[in-house]
Amino acid sequence: MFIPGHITGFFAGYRSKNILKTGSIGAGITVNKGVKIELQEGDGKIFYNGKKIKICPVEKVIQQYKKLGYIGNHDIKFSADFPLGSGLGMSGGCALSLSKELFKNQNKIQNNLNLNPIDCVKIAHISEVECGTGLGDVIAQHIKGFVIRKSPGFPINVKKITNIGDEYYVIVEIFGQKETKETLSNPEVMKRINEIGKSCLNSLLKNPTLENFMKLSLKFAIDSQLINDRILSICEDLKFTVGASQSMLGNTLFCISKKETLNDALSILNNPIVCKIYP
Ligand SMILES: Nc1ncnc2c1ncn2[C@@H]1O[C@H](COP(=O)(O)OP(=O)(O)O)[C@@H](O)[C@H]1O
Ligand SMILES: CC(C)(COP(=O)(O)O)[C@@H](O)C(=O)O
Repeated sequence: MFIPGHITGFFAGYRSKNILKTGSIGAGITVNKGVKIELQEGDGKIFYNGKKIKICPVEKVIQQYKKLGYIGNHDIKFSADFPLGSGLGMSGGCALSLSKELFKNQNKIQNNLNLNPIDCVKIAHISEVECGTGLGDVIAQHIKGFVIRKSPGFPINVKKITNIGDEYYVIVEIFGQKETKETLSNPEVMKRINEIGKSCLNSLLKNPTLENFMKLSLKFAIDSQLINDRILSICEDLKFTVGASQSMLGNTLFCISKKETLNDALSILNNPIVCKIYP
């Protein structure tokens, strides 16, 4: 089971008493690098690229399945292309891959869990929201591709842009970590984010192209003051590409480039990771 990484260009967060309606609107792209999961007999230990760690939304997924009768007799092994906490949706990817894997194996797991396929997406989303590690990644990672999220949470209300062709590369460079929870729990910052995110969404819906997505992502990053000076300066140097901005909510740059500008774009970066859009 593979779940793609997700790059959020811009977003606005919504809180509701109904956790399924808590989430975000916004836009992003999934990429062909992400996270794979493997379950082995065990007692609930979590490994990320061989290291035993705690991932809040993964623990929440386990708790929710236990309430449905799962006995928790697995160790969970994630093999990921990106680190956690880089704004590439790895926390959501881990939660969703586990939820989908437990759903897929439900007949082998002691009780038949009696779930609909969409319930496993809901379980992963609830886990991310409860942990404060994400608002919209899980839905975008379930839909895949260039996804515009028009309503927060469920029922899923998205516009998936499908006519984008295969000529685009997505370049990612990770500069450090940034805990999503810190931003999402800061009301002052969220107020600014939400105003700008909503306006970017309206603009993108009027002209839903990758070029406009990149232009609005950079506008969002600058106006929200989330972008740092180092990433901003590299984004300016990458103006000859389709566009570059900061992947939300991380200390990570992303750039979309056509093949003809790819080598020039890579020459500006130190540790670029080249991906394709995962459709
Ligand atoms: N080494 C680590 N670096 C960053 N997060 C970690 C690490 N180990 C465990 N975690 C957990 O992983 C989750 C990362 O969430 P988040 O910041 O939303 O990441 P992402 O941007 O990949 O979705 C948090 O629950 C955090 O506590
Ligand atoms: C931007 C974010 C709120 C967090 O994304 P990440 O840092 O990758 O967990 C995302 O979930 C979204 O709603 O678009």
